[in-house]
Amino acid sequence: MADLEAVAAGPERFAVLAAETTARMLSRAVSQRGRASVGFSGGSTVGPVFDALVALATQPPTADLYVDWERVSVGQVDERVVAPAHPDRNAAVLLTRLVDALPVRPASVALLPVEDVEVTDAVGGGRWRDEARRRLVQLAGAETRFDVLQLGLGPDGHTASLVPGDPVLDVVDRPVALTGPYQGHRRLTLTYPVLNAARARVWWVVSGQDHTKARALHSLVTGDVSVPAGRVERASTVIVTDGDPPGGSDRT
Ligand SMILES: O=C(O)[C@H](O)[C@@H](O)[C@H](O)[C@H](O)COP(=O)(O)O
Repeated sequence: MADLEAVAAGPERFAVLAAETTARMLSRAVSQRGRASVGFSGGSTVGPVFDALVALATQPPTADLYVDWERVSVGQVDERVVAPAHPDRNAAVLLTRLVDALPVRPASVALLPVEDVEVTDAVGGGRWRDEARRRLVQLAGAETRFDVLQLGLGPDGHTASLVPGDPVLDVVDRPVALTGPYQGHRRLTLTYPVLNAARARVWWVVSGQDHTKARALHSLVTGDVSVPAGRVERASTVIVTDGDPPGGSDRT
């Protein structure tokens, strides 16, 4: 099994290391294909890394870290089914702390269409389903194959909104699925086929002083398929953490 790489930085350097790791992936994709597509997760970890990506873009670029953001398409890994102004909406942080601060073209941004979800919709979809596919194709082509997907990790081992026990874990015939309620909201999430088809994946994992994610991180690193994160493709995958290297190589 191709193994994933783990890099670790102390809490003070985590955001910069995560940003550099991601920028390197995007820079490589643009160099190779002339364009790049990236999907970002939500949660509390991403904001500081978005800030570090913006800071990186304002510094004199070293070749391997330079990202031509005008050639980058930006999408979401998952989104809560809430109103646009709701504080739990992932898109708000993505737009204000990354997209609006970089020369990303507006036509190159496609959010998950949570506004099209009806209360009665099932996992399989409603009118949001076709719109979600259309937006993914716009971002990542007919194969909905992203160049880079940024993933987070929950203490229960979830990633994206692929949460333990939810039927979305078994959806393999479409790129987006609708979860049941989780922490108060239903969510639209990319499914395993899209996560695993991406040309590269980068995990941003902050476990904090209390190591709340240590167990989930161990499951991820060891490929423990009993947790959702353990089922994600490991090749072309880098885990960036704020703590001790989770049983892997480390470079800080
Ligand atoms: O919408 C979401 O909730 C995220 O996509 C989710 O997968 C997140 O990345 C992890 O739960 C980590 O969240 P934190 O960064 O807040 O720890």
